[in-house]
Amino acid sequence: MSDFDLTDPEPQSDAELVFEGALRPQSLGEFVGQTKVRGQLELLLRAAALQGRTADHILLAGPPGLGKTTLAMIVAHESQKPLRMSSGPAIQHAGDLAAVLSSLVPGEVLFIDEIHRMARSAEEMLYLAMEDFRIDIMVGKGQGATSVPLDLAPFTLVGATTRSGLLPNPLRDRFGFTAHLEFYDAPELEQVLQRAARMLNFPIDDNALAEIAGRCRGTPRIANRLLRRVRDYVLVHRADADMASVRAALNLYDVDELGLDRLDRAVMEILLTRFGGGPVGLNTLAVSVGEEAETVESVVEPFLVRIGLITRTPRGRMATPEAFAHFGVAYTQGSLLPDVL
Ligand SMILES: Nc1ncnc2c1ncn2[C@@H]1O[C@H](COP(=O)(O)OP(=O)(O)OP(=O)(O)O)[C@@H](O)[C@H]1O
Repeated sequence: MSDFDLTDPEPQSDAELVFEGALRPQSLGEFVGQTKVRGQLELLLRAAALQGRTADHILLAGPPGLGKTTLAMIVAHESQKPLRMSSGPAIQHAGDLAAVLSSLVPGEVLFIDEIHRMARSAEEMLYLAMEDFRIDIMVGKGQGATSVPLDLAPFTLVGATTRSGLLPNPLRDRFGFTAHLEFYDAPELEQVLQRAARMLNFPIDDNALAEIAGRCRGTPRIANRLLRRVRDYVLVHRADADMASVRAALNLYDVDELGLDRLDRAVMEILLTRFGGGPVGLNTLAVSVGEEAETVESVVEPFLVRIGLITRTPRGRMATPEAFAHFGVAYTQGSLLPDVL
């Protein structure tokens, strides 16, 4: 996806990461939505505090931009413990993980983003570390190699993944709690936006915020990003922070009323026009839009399913009648072209 895709749920620049940092809720009380997950986390953290032990390991699963990193920071903050941040792609050898684990202080919260992308050898080391706060370090090579046990400080692992299905069962089973983050509904997104507008000192009409909430793909990161672009528009055009400015700003950036991004639209257009609405397999769809199957499955598809534009069937992905209507394509469900069968 290009750097200028306003509805791409991934962070787009260092400037955005700084901006996100400033807007991040610090406590469970400030964290909007995900009511069930919040309640579950609160219980888990309070029980650990009452018993004077580290909280159980936590797995956060869900599409990008829904608050996994924010929740990991909140876990550390609420437990009054330091946070160490790492990521699956940065752990390419067991040694990389051993270096992190052996330097943790008691009670530290270790956040591993994209944990499904960690090296297999490190995964195996993590099993023992999570269960017994211990690792075995191999010393020497070949026949003379011996394994030396090393005790670790007790820690809480918070793993984040967009693909919980890719985690091996032994790893998944070692998390005491798995939270599945859902897309946010419109009233929740309005709350996220109200909070951000207050923090940015940008007074804006409630109905203008509701319009942004409807176009942000159910994702707080995108909501905050769109708010910034509206603020730019209001500043540059000396316009009122109202519905007209929201519409003008978002139309300028091609954010449609469902908040679909370029890749969402590409997937839908291919599915509707080239494949007559499907059914079509995920890999074929991904190849047709020039994307990884993983991206289509974990980033694009969940939102399109959530808003009712596609359905997953045993025979493949299918467009719904609403999708034909939204894209103005005549309804031809099932009329697959012979060359793609
Ligand atoms: N529940 C929430 N309430 C308020 N703001 C939120 C909430 N969830 C996320 N945000 C905002 O959205 C931004 C993105 O959140 P975060 O980085 O935690 O997402 P993520 O799921 O970790 O994404 P990724 O997987 O891409 O790292 C943050 O700046 C935060 O301010």
